[in-house]
Amino acid sequence: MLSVESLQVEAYAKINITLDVLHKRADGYHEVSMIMQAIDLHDTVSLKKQNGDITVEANIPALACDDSNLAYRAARLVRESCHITEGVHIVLDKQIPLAAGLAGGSSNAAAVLKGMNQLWQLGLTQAELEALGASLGSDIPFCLRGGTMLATGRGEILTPLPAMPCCYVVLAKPGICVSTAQVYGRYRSAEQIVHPDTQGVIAGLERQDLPAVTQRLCNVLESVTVTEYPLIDELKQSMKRYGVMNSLMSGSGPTVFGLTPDQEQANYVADRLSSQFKDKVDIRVAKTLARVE
Ligand SMILES: C[C@@](CO)(OP(=O)(O)O)[C@H](O)COP(=O)(O)OP(=O)(O)OC[C@H]1O[C@@H](n2ccc(N)nc2=O)[C@H](O)[C@@H]1O
Ligand SMILES: Nc1ncnc2c1ncn2[C@@H]1O[C@H](COP(=O)(O)OP(=O)(O)O)[C@@H](O)[C@H]1O
Repeated sequence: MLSVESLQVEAYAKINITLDVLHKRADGYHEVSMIMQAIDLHDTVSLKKQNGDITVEANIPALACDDSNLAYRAARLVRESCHITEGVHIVLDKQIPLAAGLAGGSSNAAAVLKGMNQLWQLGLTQAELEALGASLGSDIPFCLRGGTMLATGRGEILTPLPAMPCCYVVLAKPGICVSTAQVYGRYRSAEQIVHPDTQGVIAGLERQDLPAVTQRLCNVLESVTVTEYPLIDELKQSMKRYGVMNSLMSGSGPTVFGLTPDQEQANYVADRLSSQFKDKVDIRVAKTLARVE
């Protein structure tokens, strides 16, 4: 059999339909309960076997390609745990905005784990890939699965949910940087914080009732970021005014997304946001993505 020397993997972004923080754990992480959804916005990760070491290059100069890059770290982990002696050259064609709450880095790591498993025919099972992924980052197991999932624990325990009814996702990423660790660190449970109705969303997914799902978009981490960056709330309100069903901040932010079943409406909202916020905000339109088996 001819051995394959290189391949490409698409690395999809995610949004959080709900995000609840239950409590802080002894290991420093927070116990969460969140509904995660893959979207078709993606980076392309190319892998090529090479003699020597692991090397990474990317189309964005701002992204470090050394051993802080999650793609590099995923390759090193597979190499060490599977005793691979060859190296790999990784090219990241980044389309997912950086540090956005869209799991861009995590999806790259997931793509490297999957890709190296295929390239070297390692025979790692889905559960083994997810365990390797979880050791690098809480969102990586989800990125290895995609579709619509309930994520619990620190985000790595996944329960498949009925697929989200297909809809368009308007994404607005303000030019501000937030650190996931800082956002979790600043989160304080308080009586006035509205928590997601996770079971209500799941019931809506079971009935394929998009309004029941969108009415219940809720992310407790907004209580941290909106206070510091009022632009996040301005984006949410503008999206609703221009006609999305509802809007929310994804993950630890700062990206805001709005959902609509209508592609023309999504493009209209994106155009209006671009005129209103100009270069202060990076605007995209994507689509929800069902799980690929
Ligand atoms: C908030 C979420 C929601 O999907 O996404 P992003 O905003 O990063 O996309 C995730 O929970 C982010 O997951 P991920 O980005 O993989 O985080 P990790 O690398 O595991 O952790 C980064 C840091 O965030 C904090 N952290 C993360 C997850 C968690 N359940 N509790 C935490 O307290 C910890 O301080 C940790 O050191
Ligand atoms: N391959 C990668 N792509 C994007 N970001 C990366 C990558 N590797 C490491 N990072 C770092 O991970 C951090 C989180 O980025 P990212 O995963 O895109 O966002 P988030 O965790 O908010 O969804 C950023 O500070 C970024 O520099």
